Parts: sequence; structure tokens; C-alpha cells
Amino acid sequence: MTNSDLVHLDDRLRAQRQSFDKIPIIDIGPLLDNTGALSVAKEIRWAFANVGFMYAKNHGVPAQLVDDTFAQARAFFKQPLEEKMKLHIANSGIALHGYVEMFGENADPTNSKDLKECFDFGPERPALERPFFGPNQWPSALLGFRATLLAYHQIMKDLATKLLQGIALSLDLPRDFFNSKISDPITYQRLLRYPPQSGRVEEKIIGIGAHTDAGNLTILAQDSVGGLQVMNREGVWVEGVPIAGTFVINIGDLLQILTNGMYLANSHRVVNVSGRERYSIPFFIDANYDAVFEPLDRYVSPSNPSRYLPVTCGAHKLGEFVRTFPHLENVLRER
Ligand SMILES: O=C(O)CCC(=O)C(=O)O
Ligand SMILES: [Fe+2]
Repeated sequence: MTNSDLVHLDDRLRAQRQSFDKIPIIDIGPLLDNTGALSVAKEIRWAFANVGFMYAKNHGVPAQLVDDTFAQARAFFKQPLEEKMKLHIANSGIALHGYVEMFGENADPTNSKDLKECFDFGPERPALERPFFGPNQWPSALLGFRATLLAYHQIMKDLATKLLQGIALSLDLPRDFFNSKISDPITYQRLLRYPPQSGRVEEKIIGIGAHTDAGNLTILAQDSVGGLQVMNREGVWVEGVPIAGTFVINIGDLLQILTNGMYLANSHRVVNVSGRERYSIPFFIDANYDAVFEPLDRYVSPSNPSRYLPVTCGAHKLGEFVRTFPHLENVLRER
């Protein structure tokens, strides 16, 4: 988030936050089966107020589906560059679905170029409707690719909906608080491949530059390679080590805005010096395109004034994409 209209308090100046040296692991089973939703909500509250990240275990997503999705990602990226470029994201205009080559998106463009390639898609729409809502581009040669990815996307959407219920409870809001905001949400599914770096590795080229996620919630599956880093309150990068069978969950700018900064959309990046290729599969749930996010009254007081102007989900997300996707300037000019 770099909206110049917002207050830019360095979060490390906020004394009440606790620092961390590990990202908490939370068993979300009791939230999903409703045997202990409030105790899970309490753990979620600590995690998002202090770390902005958590691992979710006992999430109910079949390991086979996760494995199949990683296998499809490997098959996709193994194709020749010219095959992948046929599905380039620029073909989709403002739907922003397709292939992104190395350095084609840079999450922290003033400091780093991203040494990664991606494949991005969203909910299936027959025609272009508005930013993030339009047709996907599927590789015709890969058997089972579309079906596997759409199944994964749907299960992520269901899980995210339940996690947002837990987040509502964690904020003492009605469990269904987010429902009206996510009746037709922007969701974005990404496959990522990070080649290993060797020799002198400097910030100007890393896997993905330091950033916060723009939306509500991110659910990340990562392989066993490692390289994700999350900043703690002392400005130290803490590794989000791979933990088998878990997802890494983090909140994005919209939840930070809603809570007037009480919940933290934390800065993270990837540096892959493992000597191996790293694959990860983040799912992003934002909100309805026109849903407005601004600090809830309960988080605003004379001693804690509002730090954020109201934003719509779609405008905020598109703004972030314009900042990070160099090709998008041309797309928008041609509209
Ligand atoms: O690959 C990862 O572990 C993180 C990816 C990420 O931060 C993103 O796509 O926003
Ligand atoms: Fe991210």
C-alpha cells in the first residue's frame, strides 16, 4: 500500500505491538467445525494484531488437491517461454489473467525487480466486465490444468469465507459481518515459480520485493524450499519456514484499513537462495469491487484518529496493480 493520501506511520513506532520471532501456528479445525470458534478467534486476534501472518493447520483441504495443483504449476512453467507468452496477461486487458514473465511484475518497483514468473487467473467470466472480472487464458496442451486449478480456486474461496467469519469473531463483530462485502468478490489465484539465486544477491533483484497484499486475506501454499520472509516489529526479517500440511495466511491492506491499523497488513518478500526452484500458490480474496473500506467507528477516537481515507476495494487493488505491473500503463491508455 503506498496511497499517498494515507498516513505513513512506520509500524515499528507503534509501541503496543509485540515483536515475534516465529509466525504462530493455529489449529483452525474448531472454527471450521464450530466446536470452538471463539477460542480460534482469540488466537487469530493475537496473530493479526502482532504479526499479520499465521499458519493454519487442520484446514480440511485435501492434500491430494494441493499436490495436484503444484504438479500442474510445474507442468505449466516447464513449457517453452514462447508457449507461455501466448497467454501473456496483457492479452486479457484489465481482467489481468494470464502469464507474467520474469520482471513483468515488481512488487516493490523502486527497490527491487522480481525474479519470478506467474500464472494468474480468477473466477470464470465469459466476457470482460471490469478490472479483475473477465475471461481466463488456459493452456490448451496441459491435461487437467483448468479443472484442477478451478477446483483449487473454489476450495480456497470456501476456506477464505470461513476464515473471514473467524476474523469477524476475532474483532467482536457478527460472524456474518463480511458476507455482504464478499457476495461477488475479486478473487485472484496465482501460481508462482522462483528460480534459485546464487553469487552476489542484492535487494535490487530478489524473488519478490517487499510489499503488503492489497486485499482482505491471502492463503498461501508453499513447497518445502523456503524463502518467504516477514518483517517483525524490530525490522528483522523472520523466515516463514515451510511447515508441511499448513497454509500461510496473512491479511491485506483492506483489513488494516477497517481496523484503523489495529490489524497489520505486514510487509513480506521472497529470497530464494536454496539452490532449488521454489513454487508457491497464493490465493487472494479481496471483496466486491465496489465495497467501501474505511476504519470502523469503534477503532476511531480523538486519541486515535482515522489513519485512512475510504477506498473501494476495486480502486485500491487496481491502484496497486498499476504500481507493480509495468505493462498496465499501456493497457489503461488504450481503454
Ligand atoms: O511466494 C510467496 O511465498 C509469497 C508471494 C506473495 O507474497 C504474493 O504473491 O503476494
Ligand atoms: Fe504477498
